[in-house]
Amino acid sequence: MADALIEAALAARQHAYARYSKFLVGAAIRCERGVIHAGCNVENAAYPQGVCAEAGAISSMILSGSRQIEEVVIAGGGTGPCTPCGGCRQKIREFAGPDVRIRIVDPDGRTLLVRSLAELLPDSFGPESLG
Ligand SMILES: O=c1ccn([C@H]2C[C@H](O)[C@@H](CO)O2)c(=O)[nH]1
Ligand SMILES: [Zn+2]
Repeated sequence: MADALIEAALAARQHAYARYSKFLVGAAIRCERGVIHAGCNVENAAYPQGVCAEAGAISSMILSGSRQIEEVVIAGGGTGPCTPCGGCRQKIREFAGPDVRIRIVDPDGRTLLVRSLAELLPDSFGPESLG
């Protein structure tokens, strides 16, 4: 199951528009219906307007009608693992429970790191925190 998700993240990474950073990222999410949703980073000449790969994958999942993240793969391109930025951790939190696995792979699909969402975002604030 993780293999198809890794392939989807790598394929998405090929489409990354990282004109400024040259740092290509692909992300893939498996949702509660078993469907895979992918995204890539899309940068912008107005730098802060760039969006992360994870945000694109979440948008795709929501557009499909799904609401639950079951598993995430992020394929980055630097020397070390491409862990999700703080903003993306919170975006994932909106649709994922604490035990959801986030796997970070290199451009060849080799696993560099596997973390639960709770490990990446401890004591998090989420939808149920609003009461
Ligand atoms: O998990 C990550 C980390 C970084 N980036 C993007 C944002 C920016 O376009 C580039 C460099 O930070 O990588 C992602 O898409 N996801
Ligand atoms: Zn991010």
